[in-house]
Amino acid sequence: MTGKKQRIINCVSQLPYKITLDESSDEWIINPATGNSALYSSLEYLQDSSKYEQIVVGWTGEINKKNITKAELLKRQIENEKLASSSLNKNDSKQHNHNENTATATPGQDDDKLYVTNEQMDNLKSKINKNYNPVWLLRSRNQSRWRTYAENIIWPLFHYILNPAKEVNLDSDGSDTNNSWYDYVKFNEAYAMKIAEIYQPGDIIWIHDYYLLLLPQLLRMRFSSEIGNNLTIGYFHHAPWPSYEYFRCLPRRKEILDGLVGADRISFQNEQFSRHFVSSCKRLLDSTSKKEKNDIGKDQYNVSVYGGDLIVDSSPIGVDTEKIMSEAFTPDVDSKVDAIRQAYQGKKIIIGRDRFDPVRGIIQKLRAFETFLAMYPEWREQVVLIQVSSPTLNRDSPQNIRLEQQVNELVNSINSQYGNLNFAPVQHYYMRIPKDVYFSLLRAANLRLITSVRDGMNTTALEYVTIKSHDSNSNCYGMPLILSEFSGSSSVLKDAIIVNPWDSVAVAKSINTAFALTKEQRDKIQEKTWSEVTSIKSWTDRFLEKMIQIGHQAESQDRKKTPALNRPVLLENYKAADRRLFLFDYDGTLTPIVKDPAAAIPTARLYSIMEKLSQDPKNQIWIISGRDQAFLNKWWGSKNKHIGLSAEHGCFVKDIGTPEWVNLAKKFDMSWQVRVNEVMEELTNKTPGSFIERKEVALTWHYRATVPELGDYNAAELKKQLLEFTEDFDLDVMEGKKNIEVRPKFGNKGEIVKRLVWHKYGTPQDLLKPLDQTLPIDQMPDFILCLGDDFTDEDMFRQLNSIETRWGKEYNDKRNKWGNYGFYPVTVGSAAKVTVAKAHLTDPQQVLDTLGLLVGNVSLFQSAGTVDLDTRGHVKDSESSKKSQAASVAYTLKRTGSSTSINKKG
Ligand SMILES: O=P(O)(O)OC[C@H]1O[C@H](O[C@H]2O[C@H](CO)[C@@H](O)[C@H](O)[C@H]2O)[C@H](O)[C@@H](O)[C@@H]1O
Ligand SMILES: [Mg+2]
Repeated sequence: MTGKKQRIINCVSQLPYKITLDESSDEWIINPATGNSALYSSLEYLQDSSKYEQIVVGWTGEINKKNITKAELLKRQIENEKLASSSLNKNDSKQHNHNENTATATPGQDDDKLYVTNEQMDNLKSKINKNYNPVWLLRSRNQSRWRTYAENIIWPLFHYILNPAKEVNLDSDGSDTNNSWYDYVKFNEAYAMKIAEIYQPGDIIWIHDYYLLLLPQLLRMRFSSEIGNNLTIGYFHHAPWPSYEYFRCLPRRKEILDGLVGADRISFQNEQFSRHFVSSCKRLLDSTSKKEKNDIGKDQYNVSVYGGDLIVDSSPIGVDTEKIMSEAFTPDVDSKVDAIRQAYQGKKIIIGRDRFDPVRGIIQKLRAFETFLAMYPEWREQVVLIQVSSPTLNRDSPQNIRLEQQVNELVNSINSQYGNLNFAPVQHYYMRIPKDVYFSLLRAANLRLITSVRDGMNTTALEYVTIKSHDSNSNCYGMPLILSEFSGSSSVLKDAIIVNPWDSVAVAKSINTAFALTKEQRDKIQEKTWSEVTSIKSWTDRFLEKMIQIGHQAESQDRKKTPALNRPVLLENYKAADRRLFLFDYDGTLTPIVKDPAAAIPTARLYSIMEKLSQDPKNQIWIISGRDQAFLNKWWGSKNKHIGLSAEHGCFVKDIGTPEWVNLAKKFDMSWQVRVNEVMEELTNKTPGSFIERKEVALTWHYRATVPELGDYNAAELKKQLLEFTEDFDLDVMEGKKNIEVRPKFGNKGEIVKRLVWHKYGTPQDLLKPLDQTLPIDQMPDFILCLGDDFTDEDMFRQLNSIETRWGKEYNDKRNKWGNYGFYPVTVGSAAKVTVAKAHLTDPQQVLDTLGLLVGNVSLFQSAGTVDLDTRGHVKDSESSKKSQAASVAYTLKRTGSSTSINKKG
């Protein structure tokens, strides 16, 4: 490749470091993080790439502290306390946002609290790879809180565990879960902020794994619509994606899908996971999908989320085969292999190495081994199982403590039954081991046994096959692998010995079979499995090549994605405005689409929100619908006098505060109705389940309840027949949502909107009077939220866009602080819907959440939106942000003894 390198913004849940702050020297100690080796080697590979320029964004992880004496700590605390309290207005400290209540940054309150100055932040940045951008989340005493939702709610469920891995104490209102969800949203928002700082047009954003499920959509919200539309976002899911029956148990299932479908491509470890994901989208988001085979013969779905476009596929991750080979075959590892062989001379060695958690199937492995020794007495004292279990961060969770007890019991039982004073057939090591020891175990193994009951890939299987591909003086080549069918790697290593870990007899038999394989048989299997291992380089290249292709396709097709409505900005603008106009479509916007039009009635929640909105004297509310007067009167006119109504797509209007309807179609000849009715009746007779809705002016033929293919076919037929004569009557034949509607051309929803905007705000309407387009801008609305789902609502959006353009010329100096006039034309539906609206909300549920946000019924984080964070990870301008900044200043002063080094950042 010549010229400029393609920039990749690679987002990982944590930078590949373990970071410690040595408080006595103020120095950072940086060590490589453990785990995630495949992902981290992909980062390493990209770092040296000649084709790509990689920018990594990741959380610092929990920052450890080291080496400060108690006396020094106390001294610092006292001094810092004095400085911090003098830097703050004490009265402010009472105004705590409840979401920030754990975020106090006043030094001295807690030994565990971490203080990081701006200089230290800069210092860290200079010590790590220059392209690595830390996401700072310093606002908590408990740094692990950022993991809670991902690790205790999402992770277990994605591994088919319905009980949370860590028991949480729920208040009666579920506030613990709410708090951890809030943290999860904030975690994702912190990334969106950081990316917004570094993004350049043309960048590809690559997001990894379940900590960042909301990030794709948050990014589209964070950027202006022009940039937001053109972002190219890929997401790779490293964990399993469960079947819909499990996924649906997640309380925030819909928010999570909404977050994720902001990506252009979502990729999984295997086809099964991608199928599960597509099925969840179908059931929860009402998406449709088209399956095809991609260029490597794998299933690829073109998913239409509310009619949108998104690619869902699978691209199983690989391992850094070259690095593994170079690290596993060194003289040092050679001698370790010899030592292991020596220790178990004459015995077959089975190696197990897993994270110590319930899904890795350690219990199943021990049971199978026990069964093996019981079934095949000839192997007793001839085989050793060396099981290394690495502790997880959840080591002290009740589940893991229980697991530890069970494992210990099983190990003791096997060793007492089949061992003797000189030999224990199970050697269990509950510890982390260094890489060279791990490699020496893999090399020494006669068999590798992986019995996980659920995992995304299990790259250790790939590492084993890699190591066994090399012949060496330690007879390492081609020793077999027994692999659980529930491990993600079983869909890649199809030629390994695949077992059901729950069937201990079958696993026992497989162990026996594996030991009985001849060298020729083993070599053959090895040749095949080795050919199935992907290197991390080709995995990375393949993923990115496809993303580049997606980016180009988007450009060439001029495919625009409508960004999600930026609700925090909407809220701010709403609060700042004095003359607010709300223009709501009804069906599909305020209520979900249902089979029977008569059943689409307002919910109590909708009434209560509309009541609150309409009681605010700064608000004018209008429902502009295709429904007739009778329907709108029954459900709105008779319930809330403060709402203006427009029926039949602008044919009738009822002003706010009056029961009278004005008929704008009065002068129109209605003789066409007879003919249209005849044609519609004829098609109704041919289409069981269809019916005609007869309104005062318009006629609507509904076919939602018909056999879909017949309904679609006859709808096309009806349209064809109608178009043969409706032109003569100046009629529009419109395709709605499973309906065909005929109405006069003269008016539309856009005409009503025009009238409502060019009108002295808050005064009664005289609908028969011509428009006064000389009105000064400060007599017209300064905030307009217009929501609609249908094609007919595009007239409203178009009208608002054209008024905005006109005002841009005439009132350029009257823009608000966001540089516009407070117009929000918002379509209800997918991001990819063809629309002239500036933003989208996915469905009526989101509409209600958004309106709820304006009237204070829903808090921002429940609704999920972007908020601004400072560089330290606090909500910008919040109490905790100020405190943290003050604490940082205090700490800097204390350290330097001068005010000159205070960095103004943050
Ligand atoms: O402008 P709107 O307020 O969105 O009204 C448009 C049409 O909505 C109704 O039909 C649609 O919604 C029904 C209820 O969910 C559904 O059963 C039907 O299939 C949809 O087409 C209404 O019946 C029409 O009169 C409106 O013109
Ligand atoms: Mg509608």
